[in-house]
Amino acid sequence: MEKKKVVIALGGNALGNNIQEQKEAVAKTAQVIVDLAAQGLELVVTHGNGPQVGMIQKAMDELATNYTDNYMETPLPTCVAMSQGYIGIDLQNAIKYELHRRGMDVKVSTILSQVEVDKNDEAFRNPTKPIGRFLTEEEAKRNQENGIPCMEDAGRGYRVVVASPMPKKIRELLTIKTLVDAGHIVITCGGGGIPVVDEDGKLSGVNAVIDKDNASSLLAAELGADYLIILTAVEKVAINFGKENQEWLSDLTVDQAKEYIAQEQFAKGSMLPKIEAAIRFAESGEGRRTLITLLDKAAAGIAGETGTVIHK
Ligand SMILES: Nc1ncnc2c1ncn2[C@@H]1O[C@H](COP(=O)(O)OP(=O)(O)O)[C@@H](O)[C@H]1O
Ligand SMILES: NC(=O)OP(=O)(O)O
Repeated sequence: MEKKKVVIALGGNALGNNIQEQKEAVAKTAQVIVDLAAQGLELVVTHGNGPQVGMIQKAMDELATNYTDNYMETPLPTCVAMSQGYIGIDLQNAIKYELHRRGMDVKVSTILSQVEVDKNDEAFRNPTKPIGRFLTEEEAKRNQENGIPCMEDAGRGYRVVVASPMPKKIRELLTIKTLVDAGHIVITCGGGGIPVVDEDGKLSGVNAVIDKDNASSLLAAELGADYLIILTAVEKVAINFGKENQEWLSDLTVDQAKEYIAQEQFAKGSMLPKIEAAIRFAESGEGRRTLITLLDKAAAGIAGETGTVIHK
């Protein structure tokens, strides 16, 4: 029997706020991933980088200002590449250790990946992707005055926002496919992929952070996956989120989801891209389903006991 293929997207906010927290978080994440591998699923793991990419950019800017005379801003695609490296390797080692502990012989690989975007994507004129830490209203105001756009992020405070164009093509798709077919658990498309444009065969990075849920949806569709699992900070998707009449959803059809989007039920830069990613995946082929839930609930969600499932 053919193995079921699953793309698991891990939220950037679930990776901790510093190197030590990340090590602890990935150890827990690895247990969930290896539980799924033990069920005989083919796994591809993607991850967010919102908090991390903002932190890297700030750190690089401070380094550049303090330690060189030739100050040069570190481009966002370079920061995304750095985030793919250090998050990927921590995840890879944690998964490998968990497999080893359970006596399972499965290979794990991290693939740095570049994702093409359209340089005319209107997202470049309308930044919506929150990065870095949460800010107070005063800090956000000061940033705005200095030309750094900020937005309120789903009732949790303010954050810097950057352009988040739609992913069009995953450049390393063939490599990823080859490794999955060879039985590897593949970690890839971290932080949505390094955003690039292709100009006559020359790839150049562009200043953006692709939404990892959108990149994961494209990856899942291109790999012909059966399931996209988006693990985040809520057990279920809600309508009237955070209000008195909040209602948790267990099952959502594409048509219902589109209706709720029209009613602006899902916050931009947080839940909206997840729902849009789920819709695109469902529409990319028969029987394709997305589960949105907490990391701890992944197995229960797959068993149909919790989470929100989005399907045609
Ligand atoms: N309608 C909604 N239902 C559930 N959560 C929502 C909704 N709208 C906004 N959210 C927020 O979206 C968050 C998930 O988005 P985000 O933090 O960006 O995800 P990630 O885990 O990928 O970093 C939830 O923790 C919640 O605060
Ligand atoms: N790149 C990205 O989507 O990161 P988050 O999931 O952390 O927002």
